[in-house]
Amino acid sequence: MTGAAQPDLVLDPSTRAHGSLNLPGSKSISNRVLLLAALSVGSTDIHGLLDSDDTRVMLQALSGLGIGVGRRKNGVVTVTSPGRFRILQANLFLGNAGTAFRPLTAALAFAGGDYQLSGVPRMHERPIGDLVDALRGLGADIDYLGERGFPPLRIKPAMAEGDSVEVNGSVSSQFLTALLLAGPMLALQTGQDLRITVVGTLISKPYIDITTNLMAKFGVQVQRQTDATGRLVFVIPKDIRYQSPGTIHVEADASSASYFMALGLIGQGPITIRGVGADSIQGDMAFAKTIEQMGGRLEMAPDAVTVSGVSVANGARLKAFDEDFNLIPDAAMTAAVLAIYADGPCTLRNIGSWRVKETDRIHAMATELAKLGARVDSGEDWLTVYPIESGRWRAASIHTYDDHRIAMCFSLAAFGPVPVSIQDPGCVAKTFPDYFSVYSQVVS
Ligand SMILES: O=C(O)C1=C[C@@H](OP(=O)(O)O)[C@@H](O)[C@H](O)C1
Ligand SMILES: C=C(OP(=O)(O)O)C(=O)O
Repeated sequence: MTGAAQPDLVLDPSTRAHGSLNLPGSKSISNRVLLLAALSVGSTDIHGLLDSDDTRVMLQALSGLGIGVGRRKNGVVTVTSPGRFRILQANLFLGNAGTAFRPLTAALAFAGGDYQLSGVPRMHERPIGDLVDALRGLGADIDYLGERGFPPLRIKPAMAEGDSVEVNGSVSSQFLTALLLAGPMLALQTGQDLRITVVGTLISKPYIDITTNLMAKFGVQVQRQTDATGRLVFVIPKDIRYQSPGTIHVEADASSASYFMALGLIGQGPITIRGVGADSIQGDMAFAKTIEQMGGRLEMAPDAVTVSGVSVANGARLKAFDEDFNLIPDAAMTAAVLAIYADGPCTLRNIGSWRVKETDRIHAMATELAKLGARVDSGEDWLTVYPIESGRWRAASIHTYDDHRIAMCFSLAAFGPVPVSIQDPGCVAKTFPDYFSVYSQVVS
């Protein structure tokens, strides 16, 4: 996505992390707000929108669909829309942005146009079959242009029919998010309330709360119910259109905050992270509990968090954990690297979704942590990381698999006694282009 790979970034052993920083906007909120603004009539001023690969592909796609997008000098992005997509034929390139690909697939399925959606090669290995099945069940005409169940896709004009649909929630919560976001368009076409029933165990649940929270800000209240067999049901009322709130603020990214919370924990701190705090709507703020359990001290303000901790470079050890990380799969990667400084083996459970993200993250994490000298055991949906004993550390060159989170969380390994090289550090541009410059402001 980011063009030519940059040279490796060598991080020399560090001992201290402290200071304060402003974090860029949330990827999950940014891409939802962009789509919601595009589906609302009128103009929406978006403050704090993330500027990264994932939001750029969403913005380009919306422009390609006839939505007005303007960026002012103060960084405010204005989306102006007639409430629908005026351009009825387009080829959209969506990089490796799940938050663009999945929601746009649903929003375009009944937009009346002929569209092709593609991404980087890895996006074409990330599943989308459960979403396509659900949309087909509602009358969508969608073809796979490559392998069945995966992008790229061709979407042809279709009218929505029916008032209920089932969607599998066990592979990615983004399929349910996509149906929810497109739901009001569908209910308007059919003239009936839309009932979305989740089958399979819903993973990454807090992301659904982000979706319904933001839909409410755009005037659509989703009802949440449980059916007779205990399945989750979401009901979208008919005859309600999205209404722009006029202005909306995007809070900072809680997954990005996890790296700096971790730095405060291992580099003594205090580190103050501004832009996200107790008032956050992002599930990844729950990572603060992991930081506390591992020995960190936290002060939470409504939109900031301060973390202090210990000095692992001087021999302090973090408390080991054995946790289910299904609710926070992205921040969980940060915990996997922190485990190398723990006082015992650390187990991350219920993280099977890692296998189908930017790379197979269980494989990547196991391989790269082992290069540093850690023993790692793994299974289909779990990982156990054994702390690296002193004398066992090895200088390592970390392969990043074009995965922004591998690059960012391995920067935490620089608090060991050996240099760590991060290959292709520019891959952080997916969600946090300035990560390493912000990192160097607080690490010494
Ligand atoms: O809806 C979202 O904004 C996201 C949901 C999660 O994906 P899964 O639901 O596939 O776990 C998360 O990992 C991803 O980074 C963002
Ligand atoms: C899984 C991720 O991204 P995506 O939104 O592309 O699914 C991620 O950012 O960790």
